Amino acid sequence: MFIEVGLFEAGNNKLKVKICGVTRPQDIISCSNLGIDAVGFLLGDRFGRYPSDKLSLMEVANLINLVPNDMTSVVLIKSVDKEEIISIIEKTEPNAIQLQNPLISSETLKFLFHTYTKVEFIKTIKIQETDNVNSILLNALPFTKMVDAFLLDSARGGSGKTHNWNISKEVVGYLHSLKIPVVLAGGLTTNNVLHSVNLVKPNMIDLMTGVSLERGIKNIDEIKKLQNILKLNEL
Ligand SMILES: O=C(O)c1ccccc1NCC(=O)[C@H](O)[C@H](O)COP(=O)(O)O
Repeated sequence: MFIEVGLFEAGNNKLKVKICGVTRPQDIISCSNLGIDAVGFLLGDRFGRYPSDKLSLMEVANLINLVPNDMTSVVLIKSVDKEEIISIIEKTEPNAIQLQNPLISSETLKFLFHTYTKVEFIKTIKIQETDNVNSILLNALPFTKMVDAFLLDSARGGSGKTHNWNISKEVVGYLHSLKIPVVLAGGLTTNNVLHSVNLVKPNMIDLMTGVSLERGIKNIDEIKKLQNILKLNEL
């Protein structure tokens, strides 16, 4: 049974926070206690060289069962295969799917978006050194009618590296004019979160390295600090 949480419901303008690369039940509970809006799970071997934060389908399904109703479960996938993605959705029943592979076709995404209406689809766009606002928008525009949000990340996901936030700022401005929410990711920490959010004005922020003790182990003190900073600044 899918539970509707709705990260990107219209009219809710409060900044949301997603913590990514969660692997442990206790970190899900701590995130929930700290009012985190979403937790992300990395599904499968294609997520780079660290075995400690990559999860099997069964592990993801078991962790999703522990996510409280008021928090959104997000499964990050690299697959672009329609049947494989359907199987992932059916077996793990996430609130949201984050599509990490730029090669996903608009036909596949359109089908998924219109079939799984209770699942939110977030399409990641990675901002490379050579990108500019136009190249990012050219990437995004074919998908605008089949996603719930775009996520703007640095060139290498989960690397702790930031990117040119001036590009993100412009892209967010344009996507907001189309009423499409945007998530900002890439190297966010308690040190730079205020500056990045005030500049880029995303709907949600996504942090991994900056709130981890090591891959797959979350730094709960740092997540607490993050939430305090956002609260103190009325974000
Ligand atoms: O997207 C990837 O390729 C990836 C590879 C290995 C680990 C994680 C990956 N993506 C996860 C994310 O989307 C991160 O949450 C996002 O890049 C932010 O990460 P960080 O810069 O470490 O805060």
